Amino acid sequence: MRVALGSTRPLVAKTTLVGDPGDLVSRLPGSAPYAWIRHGEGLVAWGEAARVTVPPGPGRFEWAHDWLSATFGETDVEDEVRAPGSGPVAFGSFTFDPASPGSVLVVPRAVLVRRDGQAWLTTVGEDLLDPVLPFDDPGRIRYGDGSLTAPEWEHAVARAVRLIRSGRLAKAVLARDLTAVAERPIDVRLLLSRLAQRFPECYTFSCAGLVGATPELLVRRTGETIESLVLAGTAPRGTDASDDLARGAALFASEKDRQEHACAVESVREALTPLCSELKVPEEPELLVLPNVQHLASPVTGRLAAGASVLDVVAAMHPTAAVGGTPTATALEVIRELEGMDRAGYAGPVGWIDARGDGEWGIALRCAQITGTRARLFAGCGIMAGSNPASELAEAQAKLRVMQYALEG
Ligand SMILES: C=C(O[C@@H]1C=C(C(=O)O)C=C[C@H]1O)C(=O)O
Repeated sequence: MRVALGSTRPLVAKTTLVGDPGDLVSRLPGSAPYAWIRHGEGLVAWGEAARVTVPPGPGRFEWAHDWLSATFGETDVEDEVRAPGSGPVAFGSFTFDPASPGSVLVVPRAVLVRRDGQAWLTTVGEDLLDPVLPFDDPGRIRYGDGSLTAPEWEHAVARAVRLIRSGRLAKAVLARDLTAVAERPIDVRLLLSRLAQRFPECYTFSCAGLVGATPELLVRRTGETIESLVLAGTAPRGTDASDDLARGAALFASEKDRQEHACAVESVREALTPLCSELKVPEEPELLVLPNVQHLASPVTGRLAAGASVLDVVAAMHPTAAVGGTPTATALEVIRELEGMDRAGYAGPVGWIDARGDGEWGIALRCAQITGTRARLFAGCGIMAGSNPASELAEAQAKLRVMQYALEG
């Protein structure tokens, strides 16, 4: 496959070790930043050496795989680091629904990485210096309903509960969107900076205007090893330490949440089993406590049997029952029927991949799509037979607050 890179010469990617870059977000020049940051480490990137819109359809991950092979294959690499994330890297965001347009892959012109006490910079093509300008404040934010008002969404949840009780499916994850309009253009770097500071445990990401801080790692591939963090089952944070513990304990003991979690874990086990020679799935979940909510969490690890890239693993896993439901096909029908919106990149895979096939991909949650002065915020909840529409609405509001905080500070 030939790929038009806007140049007849092959691209040249150069990776060199650099001194401690300090705060990664503060190194981003103004426009179109890319990011994947957790606990201050990770990748930030800017510029576009190559970019493609992935055509929608069931074969989109294979198409993306071919494009990446061709693009990386045509790149001359000088890499003194040779670690995951060195050499040329592509960032990507895939829409939740394979039929929706808008999935993109971008090979940035510059990628700055900090990991395990080392830092390096990869430049692809021309090594232009970009000035780092101060962050812009978006000013006052006005919110509006997305496709459904809060009462309409509660009504959709009640309909999903009826479908589940009728036996059509076991779980469906329903989401809602909220619109936001700012006085001035939204500077994605400011959102990244706030998110990375307030949610260090989460993956703060940015790719093609989709910005958020997700706690859910779909998959990390480091050589043969893969890791995933499955989340499902949510409780609010308490008002003080003992209330917090009590709510965490109640979540842990809740039959409804444990079943909701089990659906998500099973979907991951099913997707990974054919790819792995070894797979470890914990028998019991643990609690993941975040500043706004707490979740049931299952860290899964595995060893890949054959040379699947991180994107091959993403293709096999998406959509897990943490964002789709059980059984998957029925849940997707119900989601299309009841949500009344296109999820776009929300709940889709977002992350990065290098030329070796290593990389990290999250599920795009606690996020917003940013366009100029506008943002579209998303949040959803797993609906089970025992779900209560008002509590699910409160849970969705708590999840939406992540991006409201990012916009308002
Ligand atoms: C769907 C979202 O989150 C997912 C749903 C959860 C739940 O219903 O308990 C928990 C974590 C995520 O897997 C979201 O944040 O929008």
